[in-house]
Amino acid sequence: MASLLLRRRLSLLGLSCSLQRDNVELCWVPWERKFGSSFKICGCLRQFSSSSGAMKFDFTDLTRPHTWYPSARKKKRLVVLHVGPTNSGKTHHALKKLESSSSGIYCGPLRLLAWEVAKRLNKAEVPCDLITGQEREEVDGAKHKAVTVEMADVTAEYDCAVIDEIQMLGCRTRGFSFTRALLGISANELHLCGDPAAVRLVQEILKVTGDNVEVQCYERLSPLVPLKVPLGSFSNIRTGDCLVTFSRQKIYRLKKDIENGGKHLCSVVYGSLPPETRTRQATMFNDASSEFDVLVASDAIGMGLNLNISRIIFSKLEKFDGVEMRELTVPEIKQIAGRAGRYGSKFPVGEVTCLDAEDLPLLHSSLNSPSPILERAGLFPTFDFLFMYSRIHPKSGLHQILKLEEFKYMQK
Ligand SMILES: Nc1ncnc2c1ncn2[C@@H]1O[C@H](COP(=O)(O)OP(=O)(O)OP(=O)(O)O)[C@@H](O)[C@H]1O
Repeated sequence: MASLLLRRRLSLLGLSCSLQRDNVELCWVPWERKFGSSFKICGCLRQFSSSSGAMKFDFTDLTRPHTWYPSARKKKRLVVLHVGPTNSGKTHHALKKLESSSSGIYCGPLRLLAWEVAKRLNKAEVPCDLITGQEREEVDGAKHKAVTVEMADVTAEYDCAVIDEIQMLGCRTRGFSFTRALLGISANELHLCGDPAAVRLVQEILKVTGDNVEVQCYERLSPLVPLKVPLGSFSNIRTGDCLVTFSRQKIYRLKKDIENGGKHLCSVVYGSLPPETRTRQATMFNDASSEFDVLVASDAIGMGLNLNISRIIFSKLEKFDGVEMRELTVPEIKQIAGRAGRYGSKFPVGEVTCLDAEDLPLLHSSLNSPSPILERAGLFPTFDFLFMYSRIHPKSGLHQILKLEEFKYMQK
């Protein structure tokens, strides 16, 4: 109850806060959407007096996150939003810019995506490091890096930067890393690729930065056909199929069911596979000469990956998200379905269906619906901020500090 009240009140500060176990999540609510353009809280830099009487920056003021990144604020960045449906060439165009830049960084949501980009750049003779939470592969003379977004260095300077799947800034658990990269990367050009649902939110967030923002829209490059019939039986599986399910146990059960039919061998891809194994499994499936012609995967394949998939088959349209069983969202269904029939792959036309007929109506309606417009981005202070924060308030926890901030705001 107390945390609900806190969440409601803090949303008046332009921040919404929910306290879960020991974690504090902050979500940035765009000011103008919520309060109209006359609401000015973001325009005031609050200060506090230290015991020596000197005025200093108040690190409990979380309402100006763009000021947390001085290096990026020194630049007037050209920010290009590449938006459109899946498989429309957004990332391809952004990566062309990255390839021709004198230095740069690619930030993706998945280790496999960073790996794919590092491979592409190195092949194009642009030396590129691969840096993820699990590995660091440095290449001699590299001025480019492909990283998972959490590893983005916001202190270095780049000529060009790419943030892929920018709509993830609305994600409850990882969104803050995308917001940090969006506000913090110091680059002359910043290319953002993703769903059109993120455009307004990104434009609003960047209004205060002085960056020049452009939007480029794309159309799907090859058709994606939602099938009217379900797979029904594993005997209908064919080369190039990808079965999508949401637990490791189910992945291996489906692999066994398909291989028991004696016609196909399955590669598997899921989030908790060790990086080298995941890469090897994806490569085996993509290799036309390999016997592993069917893929069984989790939604780890859902973002940006270019695999030789002809047909996506959802085993179910619900998953356990760490808290509860829930239906897949429209963006999740579109993202995963979008892996079929990638432009330039062995299968120029993609198909999508479900294992069971009862799931088809939801699949079809989701593919025909636009993704809901994003209204919130994740936000979390930098570690430096938290460190100084605790110095200013040595006796209070973050929860108490936020409560105090709320109280001070209500007194104004
Ligand atoms: N102009 C082009 N020339 C050659 N290949 C292209 C071109 N545009 C896109 N492709 C290829 O088409 C595939 C899909 O492109 P890309 O990954 O850029 O799409 P996307 O819109 O970013 O997709 P998603 O949102 O699903 O990640 C890739 O294999 C890419 O290399």
